[in-house]
Amino acid sequence: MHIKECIVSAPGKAILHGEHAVVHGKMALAVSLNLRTYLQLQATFTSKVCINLPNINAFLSWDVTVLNQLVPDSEGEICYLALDIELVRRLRDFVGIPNGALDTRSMAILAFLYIYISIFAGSGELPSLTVSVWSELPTGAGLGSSSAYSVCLAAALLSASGTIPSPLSDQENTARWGVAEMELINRFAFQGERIIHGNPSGVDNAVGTWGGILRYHSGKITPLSRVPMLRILLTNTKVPRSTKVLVAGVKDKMNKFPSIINPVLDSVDAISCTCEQTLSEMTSDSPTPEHYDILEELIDINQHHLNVMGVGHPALDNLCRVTLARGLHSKLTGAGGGGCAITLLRPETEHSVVQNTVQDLRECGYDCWETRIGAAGVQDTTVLVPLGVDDLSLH
Ligand SMILES: Nc1ncnc2c1ncn2[C@@H]1O[C@H](COP(=O)(O)OP(=O)(O)OP(=O)(O)O)[C@@H](O)[C@H]1O
Ligand SMILES: C[C@@](O)(CCO)CC(=O)[O-]
Ligand SMILES: [Mg+2]
Repeated sequence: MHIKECIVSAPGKAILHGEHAVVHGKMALAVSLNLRTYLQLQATFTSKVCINLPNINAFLSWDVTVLNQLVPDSEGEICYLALDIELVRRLRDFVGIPNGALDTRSMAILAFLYIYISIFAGSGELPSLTVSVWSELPTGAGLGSSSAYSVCLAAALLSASGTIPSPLSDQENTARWGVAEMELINRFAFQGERIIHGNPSGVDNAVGTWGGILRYHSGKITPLSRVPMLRILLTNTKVPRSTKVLVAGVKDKMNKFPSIINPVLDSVDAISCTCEQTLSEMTSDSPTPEHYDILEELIDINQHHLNVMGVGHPALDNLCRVTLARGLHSKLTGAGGGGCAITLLRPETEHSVVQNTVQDLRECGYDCWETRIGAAGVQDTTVLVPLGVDDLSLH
């Protein structure tokens, strides 16, 4: 079977407001980051499927003939609107992953095999290929590493199978797909997120696919076309955590104390709405110090709410204290429980204040850097060879 080789990339994300609440039907505001995951897909004649995941130190291969036995009997197309639980079970047995195992390698391998088999099941024959993934994103830190990974897998495998055509090139030698192809990529990526997360809202894979700044509400994606250029400091506390465990923890709290937790989620929804409204006012009028005062207060209130939901961490509390001592406001971003936080920088925030804050945070043992938001969504970067991808094909 002939397959098309490609190199694709997708961005990570930061959630401004609405993490966790968005899983329960509330609104979230999310932005793409200038940190990306890259995937190189090579056709081979070895009758093997190989996956190289250097970020998580996983290098595996399987015989295509063995994988063929896992393809569901119907041989029809697997529905990409819902997760095929029976296929997930079969893949778990095949790779030897016990039910409930949450380790990094198991989740990444399951997501790859699931998307690979579901995309090629209908073609009657699984192809032999090598997939190598390399990322600028920290893994499992709240910046959407799982969604960037799932979006890359979906885009590359759909493109290799010919299910989506080659995208059109722009002047920057990158290429983006049309709306119908992006929707398909997003749907398959969502299945990858379901395997890694358990019960994702879909906001992360939407940002990985579409890029930019998005409003996300119950599956409805609305790109915000006019937003002020926000300056954001990203800090990684380096405290490891699992999105799946944290999302399940919030659900447990909701079940235990619905009358206490539901109003908190409603309040987070109102914070996201107020933030959206403020951002829109900042673009129609000029941004004023009062607008930034509101954005800062929303950040503080939401951080308290996230602590109430049980997804805070002492390292995040410390980070908020350290930045506030310099007059800057922070909240966790993503699933919390450690991982990353965002700090809003005001236009008038002096360079020395930023430098000193970064220094303070680094002294706490955290990684800290200023980021650019609103990067492009999934792209075919076959014509550009990103740093590091050459090395991956050596494994
Ligand atoms: N570069 C990568 N290579 C292989 N697997 C990856 C890579 N990046 C992420 N993953 C998979 O995604 C998992 C991390 O997902 P998780 O959702 O817990 O964190 P995150 O996506 O970084 O944070 P958040 O969901 O809060 O934004 C890893 O355990 C691994 O299975
Ligand atoms: C915690 C969460 O809201 C955001 C993770 O980046 C989970 C999700 O929306 O799937
Ligand atoms: Mg994730």
